[in-house]
Amino acid sequence: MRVTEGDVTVAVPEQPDAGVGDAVFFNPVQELNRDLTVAVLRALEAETDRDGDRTPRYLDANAASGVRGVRAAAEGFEATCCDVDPDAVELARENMARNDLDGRVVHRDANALMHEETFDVVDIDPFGTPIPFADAAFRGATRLVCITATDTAPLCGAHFESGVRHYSAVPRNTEYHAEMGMRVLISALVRTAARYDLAARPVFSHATKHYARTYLRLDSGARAANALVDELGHVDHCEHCLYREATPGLVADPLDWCPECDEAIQTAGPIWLGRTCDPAFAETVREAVDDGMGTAEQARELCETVAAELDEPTHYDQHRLCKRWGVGAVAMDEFIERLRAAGYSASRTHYGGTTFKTDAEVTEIRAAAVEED
Ligand SMILES: C[S@@+](CC[C@H](N)C(=O)[O-])C[C@H]1O[C@@H](n2cnc3c(N)ncnc32)[C@H](O)[C@@H]1O
Repeated sequence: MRVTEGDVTVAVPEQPDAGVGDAVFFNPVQELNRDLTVAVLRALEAETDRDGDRTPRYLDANAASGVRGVRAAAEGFEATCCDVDPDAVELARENMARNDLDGRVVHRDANALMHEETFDVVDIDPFGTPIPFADAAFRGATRLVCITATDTAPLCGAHFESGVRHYSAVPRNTEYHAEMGMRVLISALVRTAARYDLAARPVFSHATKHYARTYLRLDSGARAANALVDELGHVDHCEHCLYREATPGLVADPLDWCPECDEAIQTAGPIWLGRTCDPAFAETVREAVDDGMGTAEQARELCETVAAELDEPTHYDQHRLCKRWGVGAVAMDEFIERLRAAGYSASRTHYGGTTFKTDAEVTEIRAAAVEED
């Protein structure tokens, strides 16, 4: 079948029902991910003074149908599509040609390719965890590494052991599980890059449906890498009353008992405690979204919400809190306004329609924003 995304049309196979089988993979649900990738590439170029400089190089490291590479080529990037599956390589070649684009398509293990060549932008979009590609991606990229992870259960602690194995961190299955997953992922990537004296700072990130996506801007030098390692730390979390406390540092010094309710504490980390996006960059990404994109409205809204998110490493869900406390929920705008009127900072988050971030403690949220029945 033919699929049109943005300025390109690609052929993709019908996908088997249960997602298993030999067909070259294509997930229509990831259109938002791909639209935002194009917007990120445009935002990156908008801040670059090329002045006759060479064309920027983009690697679609796990190409499948090649849709990402084809879209990057249509944006003027010197695109390379790479895949180990010969059927994918053939399809990606056809898709480049179908759009009159001369992007390169290679049948290669992406890890080998990223050790041999360099690209301005490397895009990693594998099945499951991206960690097997992380070392090579930081070797092969000079400006930006884009990473998708679809193994959300290990990342958020629902599959604890595989989360620990893949990400060398302790994830916890908290109420803010998608954000926990994002911060475990970024932590592992920041530490991987730091091993090569590279700072990989997340400039745009979103957790959408069943995947996490992050864009990491690279800066070389031990000092820059050290500065990012300093933004790693731990979160102590109480399942019983939802108290949480973030502590910077690689060495955990966990609380044994919750200071609010005396129940046991769970500690997650090292996780990324810093910002998951640069608000100014997110705004440029929003401006780069165009009406020809199938997910334009959703993409713009996501950029706006992400840019306005408070710089706090965890979030709450108003509906869950109200259910837990046996009180009625109110409209989100009113809820946020109540917190602000009480002197706290508060914002919505992109993790869900009823989620919010605040600098208020959980007991303070209840006192400030909840009307007891
Ligand atoms: C999730 S699909 C990619 C989807 C595609 N990027 C898109 O947006 O539609 C993952 C692809 O990675 C490929 N792959 C797996 N291991 C690889 C490796 N070591 N090097 C390059 N590609 C690999 C698979 O063959 C598969 O086509």
